[in-house]
Amino acid sequence: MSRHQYIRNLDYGDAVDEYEGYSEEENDELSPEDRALMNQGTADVQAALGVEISKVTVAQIEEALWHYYYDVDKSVAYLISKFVNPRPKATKPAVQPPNGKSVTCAIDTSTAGLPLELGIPSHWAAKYLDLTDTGLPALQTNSPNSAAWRQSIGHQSNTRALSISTPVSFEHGTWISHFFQDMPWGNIPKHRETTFIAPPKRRGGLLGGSGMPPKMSKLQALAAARKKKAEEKKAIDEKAEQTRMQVEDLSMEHTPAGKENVLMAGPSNKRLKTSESIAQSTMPLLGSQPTQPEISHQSGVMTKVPGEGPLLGQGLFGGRPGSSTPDAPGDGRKAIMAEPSAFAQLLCWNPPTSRTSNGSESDPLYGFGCGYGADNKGNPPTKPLDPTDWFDVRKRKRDDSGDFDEEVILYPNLPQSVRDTFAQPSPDDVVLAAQAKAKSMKAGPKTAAAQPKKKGTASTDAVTASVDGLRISDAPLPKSRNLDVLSELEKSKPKKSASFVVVGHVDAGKSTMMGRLLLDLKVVDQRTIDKLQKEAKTEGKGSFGLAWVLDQRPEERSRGITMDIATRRFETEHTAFTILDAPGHAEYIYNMIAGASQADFAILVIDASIDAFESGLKGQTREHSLLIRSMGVSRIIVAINKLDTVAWSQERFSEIKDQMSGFLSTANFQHKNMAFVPVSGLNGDNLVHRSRDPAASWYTGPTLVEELENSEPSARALTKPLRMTVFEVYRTMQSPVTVSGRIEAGSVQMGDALLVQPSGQKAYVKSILANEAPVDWAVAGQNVVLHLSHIDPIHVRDGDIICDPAKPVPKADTFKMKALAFDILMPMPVEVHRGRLNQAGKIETISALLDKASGSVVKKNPKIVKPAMVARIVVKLESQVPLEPGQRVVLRSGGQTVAAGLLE
Ligand SMILES: Nc1nc2c(ncn2[C@@H]2O[C@H](COP(=O)(O)OP(=O)(O)OP(=O)(O)O)[C@@H](O)[C@H]2O)c(=O)[nH]1
Repeated sequence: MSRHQYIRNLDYGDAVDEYEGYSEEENDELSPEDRALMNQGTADVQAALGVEISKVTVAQIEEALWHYYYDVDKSVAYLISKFVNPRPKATKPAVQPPNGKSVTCAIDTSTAGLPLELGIPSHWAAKYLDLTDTGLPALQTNSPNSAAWRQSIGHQSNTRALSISTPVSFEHGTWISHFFQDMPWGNIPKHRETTFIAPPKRRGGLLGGSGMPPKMSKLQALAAARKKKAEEKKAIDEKAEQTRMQVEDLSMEHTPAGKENVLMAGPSNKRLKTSESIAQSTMPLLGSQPTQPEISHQSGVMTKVPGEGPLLGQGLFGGRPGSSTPDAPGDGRKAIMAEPSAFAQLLCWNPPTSRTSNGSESDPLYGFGCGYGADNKGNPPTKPLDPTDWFDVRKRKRDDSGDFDEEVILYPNLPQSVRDTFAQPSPDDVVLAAQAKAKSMKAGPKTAAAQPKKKGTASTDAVTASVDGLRISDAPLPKSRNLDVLSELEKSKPKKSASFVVVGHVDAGKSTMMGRLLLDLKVVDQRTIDKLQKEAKTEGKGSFGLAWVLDQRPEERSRGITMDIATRRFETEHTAFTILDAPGHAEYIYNMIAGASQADFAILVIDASIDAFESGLKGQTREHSLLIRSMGVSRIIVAINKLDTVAWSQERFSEIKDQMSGFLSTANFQHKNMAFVPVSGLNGDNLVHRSRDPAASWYTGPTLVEELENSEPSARALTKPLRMTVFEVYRTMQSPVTVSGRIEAGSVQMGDALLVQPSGQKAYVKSILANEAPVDWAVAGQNVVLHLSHIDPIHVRDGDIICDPAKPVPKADTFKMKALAFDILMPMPVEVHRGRLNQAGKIETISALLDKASGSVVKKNPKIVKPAMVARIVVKLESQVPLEPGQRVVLRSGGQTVAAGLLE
């Protein structure tokens, strides 16, 4: 068996035994077993290479063997393609028949031999190459024999045409499909092959939520308004700066003497200095002066050309380019000008102190006078403006002491539409005023009165106060009843609650079984099932009607698979159960991990039909079992399903039971924590009611529900600080931030302050739902829905941890863990899964190999960790996440689970 196959087929128990006592060697990184395999492999490769051995060094052979886990054929194929007959880079393959066609290849057996030349393992060559008419001896299926075969035919130049009589894919001299045929995961039926689907939108949670995007909060609206304002201001500043540059280009300092270099600045015809306000210099750009002379720009000199049109003729602030006035100069040319926008008119307005046409100073209070003395039609004023040119807006404002002040703002006599626009308080003003009001109310009249009134800074202070008092919600904090939750729990003696995850290979019948269970327990009525079955039939998925009780998404229904965890509740006499139906498809394993992280125990569903159990054992039956165990689930009920398809064969049941109990005990499940129930999920046999099928009469043990009742939920960490992993965030009528999840430790009650990590934002518990009913408090082990207040939805995401603000879960981007390796581990990129949280990271260092039983260090700083070994590793994440010792994480790489374990 190759090292690769050996690792894949590794039995955990054996592996641990085998690797125990692994000694540390000073100068050789290989273990004695590896060294022996390496020496044997090197000799085999050298024999296989024959005369070509001179082209390859021992180091290269060893490297190839190490890389290919001592697979001699693969190593030889690699060495030939790399060093003996390196393929010219851009050459196209000589033969590229499509899959499924016979092909004839000319093979030169004089050098490397047939299987090597083809780059395929000899056992495949032996199986699929038709050598009958070639006169060549038959090929054997192992590598030494393939070398012997080459020797037996001699290294003569002997080019032959060979017929390959099996469907193959032949590309670049490498066989693709059959090369991987012994690997079950390569053997996915066409209709089950992975297709990309968009990341699923979260369902509305346990209570159902809306798929609509959440409404903007006040804070978001305020932030958006501010951002918009800042962008507008930036655009204006940029334009003003551009203009200033243009004006500076036209510097008068370089003006040759004798030329009249004038920039007309309003009716005063006063020469402007470039140092004067930008607004002044840009004034003509507003197109408000029909008689403005055009400036010609010659050799950096700006000159007035009498009788010409306005300077640029285009309003800086929204004037329409190219529009001309009817009263343009009568020289036959049209003055190009535009009407100023409302904003420009307002911006360039001089307050009363400078509203005469003689160009007096602007009022510093308002700060944006720009010499504008024109009327709103763009004509320059020729006389002092009339008081009717102005109107005032009076605003009542609270000052620092809480008294009302009246602020009078004068606006120029702009068109009514402009006046209307600016006469109303802006949305920002409304929000700021409300916040200021809330703050002053909270501070109380005494505090407000105690504040000294600072004249002249009132408006600034008001804004500062408003910003200081910025809150997500002006609503009062939820009231806490300050209950002693543990004694309340003691008093109430609630029904036992437990969650179980339903796992197993794809199509094992998990969802169907849970649909049937809910029907038989009367949680779902027959009419609903009939309706679902009818719908399923219409969509050509007739057998999935029961599964659709849990698989509710359109993609799940159209593909006939579960994609995300589906939760449903039911109660038996003693226990309130939460079902976590996990996807079986390898593509959605991260959702299965999230489900398993919430479970007290598991139902492992196995398809008993012919071949299905066997392929499941190589697939998700195996992976899910290992995962749930590493995630702390110790009780497992194995539902051997679809026994109706094997006529309720007791033999088949026993065969599967024996194999599974062996495997599960190597995966560290104790026999007392395993149960096996023969069922038919489709027909409901032995789920809630005992099977009535006479063929199933041999089984007299408990039904699935009875086994569930017999399962003790894991111990609850009631006295520890609150920890709840957010399973889903959604919006409800009660709160825009509603979270569902399982309380892992501690307790929570209405009115409690909480901390959300990693955002570090505080929130308050407005109300709680447990088992779909409103409650005042909840404790570890319960699946709950919390309606939060005083927090913005942007600060809460799936996978976050809600904790006690006094004892928060720390954040970190590096952690040390004790990992059980499922595959070879080395410093490499990994995905870290903790509950709903997925985070990219890498194994940074492997500090030590540990003894599986005692946890003591067996070897320091190993280069790799082999499957089934336990090691202490350091993982670095891309960003900080809430992490603390005792949490269980799963590491995945390249679509495979490579390790799982506990944070230290
Ligand atoms: N004959 C028979 N068919 C069953 C039984 N249970 C499930 N099936 C069929 O098996 C197919 C797959 O069932 P599902 O319930 O979707 O399987 P699943 O394990 O939930 O699938 P994933 O969640 O996608 O992994 C459906 O066609 C079911 O009708 C059973 O007890 N007997």
